[in-house]
Amino acid sequence: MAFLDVTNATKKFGGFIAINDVSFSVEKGARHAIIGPNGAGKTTLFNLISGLILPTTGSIALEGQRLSRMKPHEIVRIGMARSFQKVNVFPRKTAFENVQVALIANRKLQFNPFHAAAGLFGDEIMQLLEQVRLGGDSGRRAGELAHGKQKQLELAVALAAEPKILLLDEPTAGMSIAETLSSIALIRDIVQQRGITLLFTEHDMNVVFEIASTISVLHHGEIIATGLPHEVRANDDVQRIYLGRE
Ligand SMILES: Nc1ncnc2c1ncn2[C@@H]1O[C@H](COP(=O)(O)OP(=O)(O)OP(=O)(O)O)[C@@H](O)[C@H]1O
Repeated sequence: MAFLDVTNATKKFGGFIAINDVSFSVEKGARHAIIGPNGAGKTTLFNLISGLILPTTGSIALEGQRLSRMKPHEIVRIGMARSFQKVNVFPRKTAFENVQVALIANRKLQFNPFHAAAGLFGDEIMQLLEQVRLGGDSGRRAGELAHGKQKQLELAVALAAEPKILLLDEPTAGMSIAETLSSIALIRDIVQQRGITLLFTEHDMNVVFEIASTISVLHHGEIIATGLPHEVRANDDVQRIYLGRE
């Protein structure tokens, strides 16, 4: 048993097989990247792992606990948090309030906007915002933050769940080069400091090779290679299919 085990997972949409008998494991503490061309099935695989959709067949387990029948919020409670390709924050709430809502939800408190103490979890929220370098933006509305900062806020929201494993779907999508560089450093520091296992998808190969300790390559819904970054880079199939070298 590894930390996260995906075993013979298949997902069909009607007659179309988006994920085809995929098996792979993520080791505790790994920074595991899933790469593959557009439409390879990366987001579908993430949706299966985080419980947004059910596999047609096969199973997914975190520390031996089968996730396939759990609801997404139950999966968060047992230690898995994720972010999405598109920014997913409450735009009219401040950065502070976005993290506060996440903490309230994760601690199972009733959220009553009329009675909620404005300062509830204040220290913890500021610590999380400072960790993602948003300490100075706590009072700004999320929708007014630059794209890179909105992604940092999403990270703080995900961290509010105190995850053991974090799933990031294209964490640097839409970022400028400067934002991408600082985001890579931030993600690496945070997962290392907090001992979080990371599973991520990414188009930008520079980002992949900067962060990943292990890489799996998805092609037409199948895993065609898994290994250390230098092994995957040298793999003939990967070079031919993914990097476009015949
Ligand atoms: N709900 C759905 N119904 C039908 N087909 C779907 C559905 N979701 C995804 N697909 C199809 O499954 C395939 C894999 O899509 P997916 O979004 O998982 O790929 P991806 O690797 O994440 O692509 P990208 O890199 O472009 O985000 C695509 O052909 C897509 O059209």
